[in-house]
Amino acid sequence: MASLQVSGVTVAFGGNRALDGVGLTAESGHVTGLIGPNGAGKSTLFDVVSGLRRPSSGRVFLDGRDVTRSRPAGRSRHGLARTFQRLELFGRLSVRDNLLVAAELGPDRRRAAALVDALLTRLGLTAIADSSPDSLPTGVGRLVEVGRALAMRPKVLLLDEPAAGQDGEETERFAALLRALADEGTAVVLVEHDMGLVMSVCDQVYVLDLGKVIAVGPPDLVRHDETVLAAYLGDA
Ligand SMILES: Nc1ncnc2c1ncn2[C@@H]1O[C@H](COP(=O)(O)OP(=O)(O)OP(=O)(O)O)[C@@H](O)[C@H]1O
Repeated sequence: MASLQVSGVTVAFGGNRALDGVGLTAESGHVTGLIGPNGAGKSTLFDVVSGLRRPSSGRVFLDGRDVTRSRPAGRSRHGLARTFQRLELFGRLSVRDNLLVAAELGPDRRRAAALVDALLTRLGLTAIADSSPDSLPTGVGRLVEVGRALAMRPKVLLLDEPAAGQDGEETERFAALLRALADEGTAVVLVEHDMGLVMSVCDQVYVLDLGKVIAVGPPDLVRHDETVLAAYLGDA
């Protein structure tokens, strides 16, 4: 059974259909890419999946359960966590406490402190655990957001441009982390403009353009798809 299934999702802002009958499936153990030119509808789809925006039609299932009408908190109890394109960290809390708040909402709250320490180590954030996220470069801040999402021990992890602001070496380490998370059974959904990262790490890639899925498949197929190339050239 798919960890995340979205079917027929439509969202309109006035006359503009940001999403138009979108379907997407993300499996446990896979990294699923979601790409498309600016304004294609990627963040809006994440908002629908995480319960921040109600679609005018369509359904969202987590582990086979219909959560279309559930609130965001209910969806996180069913194993969903996400990061945001614009950082949404608590600036007054330390990096460690940002993760701790999330871990205490997760399924293993009695082991929250140990879980957070392990995550800080895994993400290479131990040295800055006591810093305020506001003092960090954006790339590191994004990693803290990933850590906060992971502290909830998600089954489905939505990442919105997590590698923006990372240099080449950081992106390589991040790719290895995503593969490891998938190997541990997480369904990872990745919105990312870094095509090198998407193509190297994803099992399956969905391409959105103007609110519609215009291609789905393994990276090698999608990158040579003429409709996809045309959509990106139109964006240039
Ligand atoms: N709150 C809103 N009100 C009105 N229109 C919106 C709103 N949010 C998004 N849109 C529009 O919906 C469409 C999809 O936007 P969305 O942010 O989901 O695209 P995206 O693929 O995430 O883009 P980017 O890669 O630039 O982040 C765009 O046309 C955008 O202008």
